[in-house]
Amino acid sequence: MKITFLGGGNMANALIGGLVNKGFAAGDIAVVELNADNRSKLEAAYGVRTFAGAEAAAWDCDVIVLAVKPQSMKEAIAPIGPHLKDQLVVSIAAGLNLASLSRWLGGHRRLVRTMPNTPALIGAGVTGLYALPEVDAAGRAAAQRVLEAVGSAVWFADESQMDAVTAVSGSGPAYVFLFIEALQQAGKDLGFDDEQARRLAIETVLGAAQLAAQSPDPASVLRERVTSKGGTTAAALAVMETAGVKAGIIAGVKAAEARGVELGQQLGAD
Ligand SMILES: NC(=O)C1=CN([C@@H]2O[C@H](COP(=O)(O)OP(=O)(O)OC[C@H]3O[C@@H](n4cnc5c(N)ncnc54)[C@H](OP(=O)(O)O)[C@@H]3O)[C@@H](O)[C@H]2O)C=CC1
Ligand SMILES: O=C(O)[C@@H]1CCC=N1
Repeated sequence: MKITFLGGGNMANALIGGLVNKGFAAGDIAVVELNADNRSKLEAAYGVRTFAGAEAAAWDCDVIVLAVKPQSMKEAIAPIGPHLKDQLVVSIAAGLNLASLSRWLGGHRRLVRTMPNTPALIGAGVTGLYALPEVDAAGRAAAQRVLEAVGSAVWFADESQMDAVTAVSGSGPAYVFLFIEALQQAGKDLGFDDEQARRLAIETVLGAAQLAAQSPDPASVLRERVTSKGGTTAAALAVMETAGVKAGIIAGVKAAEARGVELGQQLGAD
């Protein structure tokens, strides 16, 4: 399967890195990327072919992954239309709905909307996928194969759910990194050096995530097991509750979903 990425930025890097690390042939991956620095980095890091512009040879592939910012998408995909035959087009863009993409691609309907996340770089991503009804089983399998090379894949039957996927797992790593930053900072405030604070914070998050993944019990029960009555965790959680940590996370995720819907409406109006 030959794959061409349109856009070679952060997320394309994570996906390409994950694919190559998984043993996917670098020679079967091409990237159309405007930025010369990004092109050099991609070639050096993964041995993939790159194109500075959207020339015909770039679209001689089975799958095209649209990986530019939603705001750049309409302009960026304009040159692809004339080269489209039966390639499967897989978008990873937040907000943009498939009706807009199909219109901008001259009515192409072999379209899949996906939302991966950056842990794809180490094969630990999770991706939500939605396909237009015109995409056959082989097309769905091809999209799944690309995204499953870098983690797990979850299909959704309704495109409107993709904005929630974006808010929860697409943006989700940023919330976890923010938590790690805060835990590390607290450790440093309490006297650890950088390395001590980093190890304690990251290994705590890793261990807790693995425990949550492997345990039959919900996260709330696992949290209660850490929280001894009148102990240290209870003292921490009381302060966090007053500070609105949990409510803030829930409100933030809902704001992300709303922003996805808004982006889709604004950009789709074009
Ligand atoms: N970052 C993330 O965690 C995730 C991002 N996404 C989605 O992935 C997409 C890309 O995001 P991200 O990787 O963060 O963005 P980046 O800005 O890092 O990457 C986009 C790249 O595309 C290049 N580009 C812009 N216009 C064109 C064009 N016409 N032809 C070729 N290349 C072009 C940009 O170059 P230049 O910088 O010079 O403009 C840039 O290098 C977005 O749609 C986003 O919604 C989805 C899941 C997670
Ligand atoms: O912030 C964004 O818009 C993109 C989509 C999900 C993660 N990053």
